Amino acid sequence: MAESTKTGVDLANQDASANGRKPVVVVDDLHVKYRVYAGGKPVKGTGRSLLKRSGGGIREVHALKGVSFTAYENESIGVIGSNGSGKSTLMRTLVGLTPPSDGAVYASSRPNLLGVGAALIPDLSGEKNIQLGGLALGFSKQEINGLRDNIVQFAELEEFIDLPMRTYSSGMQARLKFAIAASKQHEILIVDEALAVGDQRFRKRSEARIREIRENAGTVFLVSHSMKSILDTCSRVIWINKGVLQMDGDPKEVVDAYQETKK
Ligand SMILES: Nc1ncnc2c1ncn2[C@@H]1O[C@H](COP(=O)(O)OP(=O)(O)OP(=O)(O)O)[C@@H](O)[C@H]1O
Repeated sequence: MAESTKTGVDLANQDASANGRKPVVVVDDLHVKYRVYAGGKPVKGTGRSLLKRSGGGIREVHALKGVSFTAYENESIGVIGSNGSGKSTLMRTLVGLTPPSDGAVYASSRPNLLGVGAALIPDLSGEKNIQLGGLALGFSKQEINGLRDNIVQFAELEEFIDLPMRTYSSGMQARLKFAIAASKQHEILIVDEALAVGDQRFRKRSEARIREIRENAGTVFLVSHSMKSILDTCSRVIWINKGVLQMDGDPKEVVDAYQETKK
């Protein structure tokens, strides 16, 4: 269990505004600071508010500055914001890959990052990679055999499944990875830009699968720069701006406010 995400906590008492809904993730005044070795002399005139010199060549990047929110069961939460605003940092902290410098994340079960990419081997066939990816998700060999046909069909790789994965196009690889990862019913699932890959039709089917995961009592976080994906998939949107939670609420209202600042 990662230290930074505390699971098994009684979250029901954490938020008075729950209205009977079950909270699954509570982010409480979360701060994340990275210490970066800038190398050599300090760079003059960068003047960026995120950067603070803390002596020598070490710089501190205060990537999240007191973010708080509660996520409930069945929600599909879009996370938007400009490049470098802290979205991936927030997601990495939710899954326990990046420790908070201050504050905490409480979760009813461990959030999963959609992706089995790291477990797959390009020289092996799609077939073998389904087994590898399945094992990485914690399935037994028998369970993987049961899921195999659905995964191949979802990825639409029937004709190619015995070929080495390195011979697939990037879209085909992305479909296989998504199909493997989405074969599991995740309780709390984090999808970071995965839908941007693959073609339009596959994106639609991925979105439908995400909705299905949600309907089966899952909670999904979707980080994306595609406002269309966000509006098509999400029931709530969080906008992170320079490490601060700028807005949290109805997808259209938040997306409109965000796009207004881009004009
Ligand atoms: N491992 C790291 N070490 C040092 N600084 C980092 C690290 N990861 C992120 N940062 C810094 O933290 C800030 C937030 O980055 P983050 O990747 O969370 O943003 P983002 O909103 O996901 O951006 P993008 O939309 O470009 O993916 C940035 O200033 C970035 O440079």
